[in-house]
Amino acid sequence: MGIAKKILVIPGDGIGQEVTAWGKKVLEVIAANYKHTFTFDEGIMGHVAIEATGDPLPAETLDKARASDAILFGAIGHAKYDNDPSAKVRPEQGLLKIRKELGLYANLRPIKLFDDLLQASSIKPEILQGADILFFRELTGDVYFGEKQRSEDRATASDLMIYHKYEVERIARKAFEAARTRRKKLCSVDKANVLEASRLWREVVQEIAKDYPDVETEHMFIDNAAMQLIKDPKRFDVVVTGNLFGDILTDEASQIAGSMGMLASASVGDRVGFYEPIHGSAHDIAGKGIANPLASILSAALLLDISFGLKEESQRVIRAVDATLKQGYRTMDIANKHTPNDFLLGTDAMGAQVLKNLN
Ligand SMILES: NC(=O)c1ccc[n+]([C@@H]2O[C@H](COP(=O)([O-])OP(=O)(O)OC[C@H]3O[C@@H](n4cnc5c(N)ncnc54)[C@H](O)[C@@H]3O)[C@@H](O)[C@H]2O)c1
Ligand SMILES: CC(C)[C@H](C(=O)O)[C@@H](O)C(=O)O
Ligand SMILES: [Mg+2]
Repeated sequence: MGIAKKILVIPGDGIGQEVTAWGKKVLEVIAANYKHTFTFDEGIMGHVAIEATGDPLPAETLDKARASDAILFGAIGHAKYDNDPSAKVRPEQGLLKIRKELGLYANLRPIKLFDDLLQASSIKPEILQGADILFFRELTGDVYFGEKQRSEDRATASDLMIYHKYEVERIARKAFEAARTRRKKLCSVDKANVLEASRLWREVVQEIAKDYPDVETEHMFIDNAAMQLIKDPKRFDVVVTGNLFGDILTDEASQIAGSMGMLASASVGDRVGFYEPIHGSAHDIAGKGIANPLASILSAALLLDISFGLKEESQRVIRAVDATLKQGYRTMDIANKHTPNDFLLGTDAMGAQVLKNLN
């Protein structure tokens, strides 16, 4: 018996529009093949929403999100705002608000290299082989949501880095639980040698660790973690960290998986799950039809697994991506000088190839 679910698709801006179409198509094919009924609705967010309504997260989109069983999101952002720090209304506010409103406090960012992409990374293959990391990035606290101030003369600005005990506790528990199902190692990353918010973070993680004696826990400063990640990625299993450090470390970690275009994520918390590539709207390649759709397709795989409990279907999607890479197909971000021209594909051809491998 198939299941019936409502999925909200929010393509957003730039390459978000281009790649999310393929995440959605994959969900449609899975529904057809496994006799599930997925009903899709669409919402606007980011620059496109500002243009249409003046609001980066219109109430209608938030209502639709609340009424759905899962959300597939693309990316937001526009060069216009990046180059205008004084803009009061910005696409990113939409994304931050939906994360907060939906209580999406845990952002899971799995870093796993597909075998055939060993040569795609700028890191040496022998360092990469076997790396498999699961990041838990706290998503609704930290300096992102602390009070922001700007002095009247505009010459001084501050963003408050703030964490409450309960916020650290709930993300830490999720990370420890995940570590139990993996290699039983957890690394908590902070800056407790300098920051009070990090000292609270470390205290709480130390406390929670007592409930997980079977998990080997270590604490690492963010600067060291940034270095160790590239020096020896295999030493990490589960990493738990705050919002800002997690944002930065996972972009860095995308190189372990070959490209930003390969990294999917799942944001979970109080209720509905939200699935998105970790990348942004990529102004430099938007509109050219060359963005890698695999991060969106792999986000769809996470959605099937985490929100719908459809493990076989999720694995089917991952196998189709693996098969596509094994056949030698590459988008430009994961290609190298040995990739024959016929195998260098744009977004749509790459997405279509994955669909073929799903059937
Ligand atoms: N979750 C999000 O929606 C999100 C995440 C990051 C950045 N942004 C926004 O996106 C805009 C651009 O930011 P940025 O350039 O710093 O980061 P970005 O992630 O958009 O791009 C960084 C680099 O990675 C490449 N890249 C990203 N995704 C790719 C893909 N699927 N295929 C191939 N190459 C890919 C880009 O071409 C670029 O060179 C900004 O406005 C930023 O605020 C949004
Ligand atoms: C666009 C921005 C608000 C966002 C973040 O910093 O969380 C992005 O970089 C991400 O990683 O999803
Ligand atoms: Mg980011």
